[in-house]
Amino acid sequence: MSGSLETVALAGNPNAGKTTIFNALTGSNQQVGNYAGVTVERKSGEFFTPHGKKLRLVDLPGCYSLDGGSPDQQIARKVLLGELEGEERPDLVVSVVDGSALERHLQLTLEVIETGLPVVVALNMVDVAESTGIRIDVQKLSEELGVPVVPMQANAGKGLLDLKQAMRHPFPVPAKADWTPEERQKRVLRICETAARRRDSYSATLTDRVDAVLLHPIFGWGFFLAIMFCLFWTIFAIADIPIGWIEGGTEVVAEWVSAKMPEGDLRSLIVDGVVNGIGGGVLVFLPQIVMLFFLIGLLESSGYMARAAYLMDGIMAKFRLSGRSFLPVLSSFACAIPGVMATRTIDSPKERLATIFVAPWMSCSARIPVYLTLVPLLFTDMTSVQKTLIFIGIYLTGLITALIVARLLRGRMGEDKVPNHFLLELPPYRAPQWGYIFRHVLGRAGAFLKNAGTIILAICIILWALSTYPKTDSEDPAEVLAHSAMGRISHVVEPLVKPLGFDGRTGTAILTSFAAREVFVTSMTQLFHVEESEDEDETLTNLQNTLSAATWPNGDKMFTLPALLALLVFYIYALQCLPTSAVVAREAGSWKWAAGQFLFMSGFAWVAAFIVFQVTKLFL
Ligand SMILES: Nc1nc2c(ncn2[C@@H]2O[C@H](COP(=O)(O)OP(=O)(O)OP(=O)(O)O)[C@@H](O)[C@H]2O)c(=O)[nH]1
Ligand SMILES: [Mg+2]
Repeated sequence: MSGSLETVALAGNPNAGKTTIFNALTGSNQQVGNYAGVTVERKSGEFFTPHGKKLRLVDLPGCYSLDGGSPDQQIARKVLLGELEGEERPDLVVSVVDGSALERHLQLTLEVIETGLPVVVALNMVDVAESTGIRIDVQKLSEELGVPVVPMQANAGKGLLDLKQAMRHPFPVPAKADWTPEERQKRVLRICETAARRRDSYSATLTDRVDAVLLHPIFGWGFFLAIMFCLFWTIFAIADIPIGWIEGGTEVVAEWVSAKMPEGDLRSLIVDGVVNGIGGGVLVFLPQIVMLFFLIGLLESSGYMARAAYLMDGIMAKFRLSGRSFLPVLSSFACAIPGVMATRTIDSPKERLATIFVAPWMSCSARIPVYLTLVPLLFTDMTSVQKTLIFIGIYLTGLITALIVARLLRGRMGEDKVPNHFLLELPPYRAPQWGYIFRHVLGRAGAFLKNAGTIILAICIILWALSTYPKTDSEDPAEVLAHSAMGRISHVVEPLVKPLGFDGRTGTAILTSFAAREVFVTSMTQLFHVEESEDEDETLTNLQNTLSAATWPNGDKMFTLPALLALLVFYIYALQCLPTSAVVAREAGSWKWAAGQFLFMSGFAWVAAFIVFQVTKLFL
């Protein structure tokens, strides 16, 4: 018991629907996804029984057996045996099983029953079982197992009330048993024979037929690449419309403030520092980020992500990683933090460390604003298709480097004692859980806005102050900036970034984005002193115009193709995210590891940008 509340734990194989039940009972919005290993931490919430009794519910990561190897799976065992610090042993366990895969799932149910805790079986996914021609005799199953069995379809909210009822009347606990895995297996087979029947005429399911194409060695890859292309293309093609609104809105607000306030520092702070910093530098990127999360949610929820991992398994193996590393790597494209957390599903500690080390090289959503600002400067008059291809190139650069470094790292780490058998289950295709996806995307957008309203706002104000003070009498914006603190910093930074093709101002913008990458655009806007235009040219295009017109003191063009490429490469490789380092330190269990990763990645970024600039300069 925790406090005075009785605790119920949800245990079961991965992808059985535990979190779906958890969300339905507690009204939470924990992550669900149609692949194994979504939940990697225990989460708790509260709910009421029909009689008004308050209970505490704990959602556990999925596991195949109570003596599983990877860190997320050990949590389940520890909680059920009462060995986890800070978590008392639950009073009741709900064993969640997938009714369409009883033979696999009941193994764990038997193990859970053997722990001697009262158990209720949630026989989930009865809809899937039905559609694949499996009939389950709930009464018989309950008799054989000696615990209550409740048929459910959690994603449709069916069976929740019955589950609550059953929790009130668990059967008396059977005598403690200790079976060998073989004995358990035999028993499961016998139970399935008596309690479950498959229609004789078993025909290939829709999932089987679709998989024949999507997992095909040639068509499968073709489809995968097509999906990736569509993903990025949509981000460019559709997001333009809402971006226009945000840019327009920012301008209206800026003009309104300018008209209402007398000229002076305060007006400059609000217009240049806050409105344009947040609106033009951060908010304009919201539509693209929302879109990306929505599309990824769709792929996860439908079951396609697990197929992508399956396809990638062979490639990952060449780099001494398994398909298990693919999902963490994939989540890192949204944000490295959940990606690093998701490595908990990897059994092998060495593979896990290698994956943690390279995960931040996936281009996360915080880099999108930087790319969106720089890519259009590369060539004039690009179509969305060309931009999409460049974007894919940027993402691939990060991914391929990560794989190579992981390979080298694994080579140095030596052999692993833990055999890492890749046990990726392919879930059936499912209709996306729209409600969940929308809530998830809203949550992401909310987090992004909160970030914009707090940390980034603070940085914008600091940046504004640094570029405004100390003041001079000069009217020339360039002189004002040179005299300001920012101008002086940029003077100091210049020698460090000159070999990469940047001047001190770009160097300072890079420096500020070590606080948060999104700040880059705002910093550049202030450092290159983009005038708020009178005509309808928006801030972003304006920044792009200014940058493409910027010159060195001797009149040479500043943002040449080599310099832009070097800048892009720097942002692909640099680890500019303190929260990621903190999570890495926690997950890898050492600050040294996190610090080493930071130094290595930033050093790598500098060297890579240096090489790109110096080499491309020779040819372009
Ligand atoms: N058809 C059907 N789908 C379901 C049912 N319950 C859950 N799902 C889907 O099954 C998938 C997995 O659900 P989750 O709740 O994330 O599973 P989990 O057991 O928490 O998985 P892990 O966290 O990986 O251990 C999701 O796509 C759900 O929408 C059900 O009764 N029927
Ligand atoms: Mg879960």
